[in-house]
Amino acid sequence: MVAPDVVVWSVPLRTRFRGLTSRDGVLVRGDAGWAEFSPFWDYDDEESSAWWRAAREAADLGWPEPVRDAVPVNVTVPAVDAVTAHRIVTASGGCRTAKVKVAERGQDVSDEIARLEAVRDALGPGGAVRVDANAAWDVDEAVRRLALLDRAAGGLEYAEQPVPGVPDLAALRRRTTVPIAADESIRRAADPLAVARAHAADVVVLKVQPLGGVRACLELAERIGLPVVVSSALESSIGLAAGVALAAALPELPYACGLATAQLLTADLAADPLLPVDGALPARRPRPDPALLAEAAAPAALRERWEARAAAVRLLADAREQA
Ligand SMILES: O=C(O)CCC(=O)C1=CC=C[C@@H](O)[C@@H]1C(=O)O
Ligand SMILES: [Mg+2]
Repeated sequence: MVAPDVVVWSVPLRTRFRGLTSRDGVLVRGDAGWAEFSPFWDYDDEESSAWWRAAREAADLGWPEPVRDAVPVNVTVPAVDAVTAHRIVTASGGCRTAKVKVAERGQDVSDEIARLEAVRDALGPGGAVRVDANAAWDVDEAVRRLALLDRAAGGLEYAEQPVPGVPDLAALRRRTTVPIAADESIRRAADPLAVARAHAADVVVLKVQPLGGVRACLELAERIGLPVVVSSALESSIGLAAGVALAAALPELPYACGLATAQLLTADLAADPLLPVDGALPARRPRPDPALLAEAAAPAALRERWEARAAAVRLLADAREQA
């Protein structure tokens, strides 16, 4: 039986995103409050130890003081049809930037062009549009695709991880006028600084859990010396609060952050979820609501999977700390 300070939850997504139809994870409690540990299931225990460190930082330490009391956020548009994309943007709570998923399996460029045209129509000419291909293309395909999507979007702010590796990002960057953001090459890399050394990106995406916590992200932002944007790992509002804390503590915040993803969940774990108003989120830390936790309680099999995972990752993280 797990200590009462550990709660396993599962919430359906509004629409398929990242191949998921629901999001599940664990809330843990410490002296500083409740925190979220929710590595995606394709992360092994080794990679998940960074997620665990982020959760323990939030639970035991809390976060650094903010330098701003609200952060601008982008709306996240999954690989949906044009009408749905338009509705998501208009219902976003005033977001002036939209990140649009592209390179979805089973779709083609005509789906993406229609989605981007609808997003641009919903945002108007003053909005910013970015795309995320999650490393799906090779360099030649990315050069071709970005030219088409840049036109369809009425200009792209940047393209996130269009190709897999750092050398490919660097090669693509020399062949396109669309600014490039590195995401997977940062959060799943042994050495994120390789992106800067290779001049492989214009923007660096920071995700608190995969990168080991708010303080680890602040240090990486200082060392990497490139403009940064904060993005979520699809957490509940309990976990999103860490991303907001990072965005609120960064010295510079040149881009709207991918922290409006509570909109992708059909329910939340806080009675006052982090949802955008006038395109921004306040720097605050929602607390879990007992009734919502009960509604989101994971079925026994999933609870046991998470209990085993958390125990294994905790052991690994503790061993690394003592090493
Ligand atoms: O950045 C955003 O707009 C929202 C977060 C987001 O897009 C993602 C969260 C987690 C994993 C991925 O699915 C995706 C990403 O690649 O950034
Ligand atoms: Mg991304």
